[in-house]
Amino acid sequence: MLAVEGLVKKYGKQNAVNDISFSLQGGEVVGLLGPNGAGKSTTMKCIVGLLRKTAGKIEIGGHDHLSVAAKKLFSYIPETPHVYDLLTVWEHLQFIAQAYHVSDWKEKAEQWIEIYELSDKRDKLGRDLSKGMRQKVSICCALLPDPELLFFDEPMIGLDPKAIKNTKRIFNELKQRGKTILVSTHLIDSVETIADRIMIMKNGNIIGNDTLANLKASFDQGGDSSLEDLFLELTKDE
Ligand SMILES: Nc1ncnc2c1ncn2[C@@H]1O[C@H](COP(=O)(O)OP(=O)(O)OP(=O)(O)O)[C@@H](O)[C@H]1O
Repeated sequence: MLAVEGLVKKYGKQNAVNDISFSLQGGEVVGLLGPNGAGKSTTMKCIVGLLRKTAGKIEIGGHDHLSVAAKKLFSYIPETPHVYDLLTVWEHLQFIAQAYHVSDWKEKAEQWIEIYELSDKRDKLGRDLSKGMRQKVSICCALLPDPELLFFDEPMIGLDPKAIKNTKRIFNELKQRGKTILVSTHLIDSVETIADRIMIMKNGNIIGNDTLANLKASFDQGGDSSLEDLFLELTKDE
């Protein structure tokens, strides 16, 4: 579903992403972890085409990632939600529904805004929404087209506890329905139970990429450490 080969991204002379390669099979849920500045957001932004990659090849569903065919397959929830100032919550959903030709969009949109407790905010303009509400609108817009592949960059940031719980439940449902998900997060427990694989980045490199069980087996000194312990061990400075 996703193939990244030799991805390099430089900001000026600084290498933010350092020749990384990885892939996601259809139906896989992969947690992308890493300390601040590791290159997680840059990697996602290059994949979805928001940043121009310096080098490398990226394919989504066998198509070049910048093609329309690829863009039909995925949704992206950025770490900072961007909403349109002059569109209402409902108009955001209408816009996405029309862009992605979503059938029966009104029922689906109603369902998502109800889950994210935005029903009474449907006529509020984007510019008047709180940060958390913007994040919820961003998630609803990403879920509405029911894409095969979802990129979530820090989806829980700014969400209230109920929305975090709902989002975890939705991850599970998406996984059950065979969707492919790459989720970057600092909330390690939010991916520990659902991720088929964990990818850990540091200084622009992938320093771990395996099932949780295998990562534990190769780095654990025999104890029954958590993913958080493993993460701290792998990313500690020498
Ligand atoms: N627009 C930019 N211009 C210059 N350098 C940047 C820019 N955006 C990110 N960087 C640098 O690239 C590196 C990777 O940043 P990135 O935002 O991808 O990390 P991250 O893993 O997503 O971090 P966080 O967990 O803090 O969100 C960092 O060293 C950062 O300072």
